[in-house]
Amino acid sequence: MYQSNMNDVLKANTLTCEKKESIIKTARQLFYTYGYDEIETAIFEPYDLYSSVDGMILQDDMVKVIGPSGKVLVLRPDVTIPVARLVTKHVGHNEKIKRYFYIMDVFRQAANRVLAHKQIGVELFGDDSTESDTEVLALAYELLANLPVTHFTIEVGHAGFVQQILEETNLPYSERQLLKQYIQSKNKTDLQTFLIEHQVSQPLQRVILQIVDLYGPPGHVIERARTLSLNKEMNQAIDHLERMHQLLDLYGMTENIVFNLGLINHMDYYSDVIFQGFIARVGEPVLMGGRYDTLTEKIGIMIPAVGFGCDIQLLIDGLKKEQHTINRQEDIVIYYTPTRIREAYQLMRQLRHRSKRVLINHKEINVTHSARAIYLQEQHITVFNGREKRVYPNIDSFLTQYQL
Ligand SMILES: N[C@@H](Cc1c[nH]c[nH+]1)C(=O)O
Repeated sequence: MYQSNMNDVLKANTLTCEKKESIIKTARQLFYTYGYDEIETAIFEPYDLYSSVDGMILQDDMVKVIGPSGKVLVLRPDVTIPVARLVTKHVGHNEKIKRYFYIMDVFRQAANRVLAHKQIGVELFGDDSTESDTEVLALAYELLANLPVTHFTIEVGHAGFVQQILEETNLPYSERQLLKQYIQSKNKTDLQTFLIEHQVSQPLQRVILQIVDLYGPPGHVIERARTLSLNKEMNQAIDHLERMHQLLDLYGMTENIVFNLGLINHMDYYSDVIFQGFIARVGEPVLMGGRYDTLTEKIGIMIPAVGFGCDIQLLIDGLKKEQHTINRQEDIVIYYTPTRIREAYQLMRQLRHRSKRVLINHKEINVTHSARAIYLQEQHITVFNGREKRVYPNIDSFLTQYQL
């Protein structure tokens, strides 16, 4: 019993690794076709990078360590910030667009546990156009579409739209953060109590309560949002989203898109469009992203930037059950009588060079244990494939005649 449980644990572990690899392979291939290059940053980073800028990552969430010179370091708590820092340090204002992707671990701590999440993501620097926003959103869309998940949705919102409303309330920063949480959770009762308690004006209360319902098919949401818009900036945000939707149509990617103007990302650095990706069977966003033009200014020089990050473990959790058998080859097991040991090793090397999974069995000759086996006997070789059995005079004839 214990033995079989152990086996299940080991099998599940291997399977997770295979799924991770397969997701990474899909992502790499996709990012390549969009013209993105891979980038990597250090695991240990100066604590100051994160503590010096307001509203980035909560100090308590970061995993801190003391470096050799006594300096406080953190384990990379986010990827966007260090990638943006690297890029802003090495490019000028007027350089051409830079496109990067990454596969990196992110470390956070919560409830006295250190959590490491592998993230795949992209960042596009040096272009503030709607076309760039749409390119990154399309990439996120195609990534989810290329994975074996039953269903996915991408919710698109606008940080600037929500920000404008928050500013209209004139509440202090900490209260605005709270208000954001209420909008995000879409709990109208709590939201209303909060607005009344904080003496937000009646007309503004009405707008905020309706924002929560600005969710659904893009055309419909845009139409309703226009009736709620309070100023020029909010109108521009709506125009921007409308144009993105038109461009997404050119990509052929509108089907799984939902607009959600009450959408709020957990990172505070977004300035314009934001989005979150959801897949069936996973109760939280697997992907988050958006435009963060003001962040680059805080940590280097002002370069417009947009990107997204995707949590690989969450993706794995949502992969279809039938995906459990990832295209894995059956092992080929080579058996040999002692006099043919040299040829057995030679054959093993030849097959591995042809990318076959090959094991060599030195212990016992029991071909019935393997679905695919090659037995090097004194006078000939016998090849077993399931129920099929064929005999060849030598290795060369086998290699030329047999379709492996
Ligand atoms: N770094 C963000 C995702 C992101 C990448 N680029 C822009 N946003 C996160 O962890 O949620």
